[in-house]
Amino acid sequence: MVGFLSLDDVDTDELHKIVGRSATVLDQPDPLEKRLSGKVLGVYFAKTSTRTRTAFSTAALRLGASIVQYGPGDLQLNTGESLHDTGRMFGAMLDGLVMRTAGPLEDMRVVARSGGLPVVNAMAAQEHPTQGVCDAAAMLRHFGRVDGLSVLYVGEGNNTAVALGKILSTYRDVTVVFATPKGYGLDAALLDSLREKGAESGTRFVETHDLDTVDITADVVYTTRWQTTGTAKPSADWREDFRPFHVDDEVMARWPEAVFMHDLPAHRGDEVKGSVLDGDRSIAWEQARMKYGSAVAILEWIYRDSGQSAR
Ligand SMILES: NC(=O)OP(=O)(O)O
Repeated sequence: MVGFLSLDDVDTDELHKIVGRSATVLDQPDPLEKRLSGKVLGVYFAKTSTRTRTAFSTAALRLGASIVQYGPGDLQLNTGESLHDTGRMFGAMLDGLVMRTAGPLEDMRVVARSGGLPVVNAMAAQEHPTQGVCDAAAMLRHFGRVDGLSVLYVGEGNNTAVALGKILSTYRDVTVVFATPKGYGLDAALLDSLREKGAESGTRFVETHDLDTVDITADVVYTTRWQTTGTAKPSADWREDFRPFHVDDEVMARWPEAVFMHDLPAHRGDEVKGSVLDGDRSIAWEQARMKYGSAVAILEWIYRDSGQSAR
C-alpha cells in the first residue's frame, strides 16, 4: 500500500522524479498510457476545491480509472461511523482514495491503514503535499531548475507553506524566506526540521514578520489567500495583521526579476492586487494548470507497478 500522504514519506529521488514528470505532462499530448485501467478510485472532498478535485478526477479518468465522488455530506461519517470503519469499506471496494479534509493528517493515515489502500492527501490541516509537488514542478518548468532559486513566500504559514518548505528542502542551495503575519507563522518545530533538512543541501530557511526588511534577490514572490480552506482565524480583526502582506505592484517592484506565484483561489484586493495576479510577471495560471500535471505524475507513481494492484 503506497499512497501520498506527506512529502516526508517519499524518498527525495522519487519525489524529484514525480516533480520532473509533472513538468512534462503538460507538454505531452493525450493519450496518456492507461496505467490505472480497470481501477476504481474514490474522490472524497469534505472541503471545497476547484483545482485539486478537478485535477485528480481528470487525471484518474485520463489514466483509465473510474472514479466515485463523495462530497462533504455524502458519507456515513456524518452520522457517526468511525474513520476506521469507513476506511475498511473503502478498502473493500476501491483501489485508492483521494481525500481532502480540514482535519489532521492522522485521519488519512487511519483510513489508509484500516482500508489497506493508497490514499492521496489532497489537503489536510498540516500539509498540502500535492500543492508542493505542483509548485516545484511549476518552478522547474519556468526556470529549468529548482536548485539555487530564491523564493519569497508572503502570507500565512499554512498547509501550502508547509508543503512548499518541505519540497524546497529537498533541493540544493535554495533560499526560502517566509514573510508571515505575527501570530500566523510556521510552527517552530516544523521550521527547525526544515532548517535541519536544508542544511544537508545548502538550502536555508528564514522567517520574518516584517516584509519591509526582506533583502534577498528573489526569483519568486509567492502568496496565498488569507483565509485558508477549512480554517478560521482566532480574532475578529485579523485582517489588520494581514494587510502589510498584500502583494501589489509596489511590492513586486522591489523584486524586479521575480515571477509571481499563487496557489489559488485568489481574493483580489486581499493578498494580491489584480494587476499582479493577472500581470505579465504572474505564472500563477500556469502553476494552476500544473495541478493536473502533478496529479497525473502522483497517480502514475502510486500505480507504477503496472498490471499489479497497488493494494
Ligand atoms: N490550490 C488548491 O488546492 O486549490 P483548490 O482548493 O481549488 O483545490
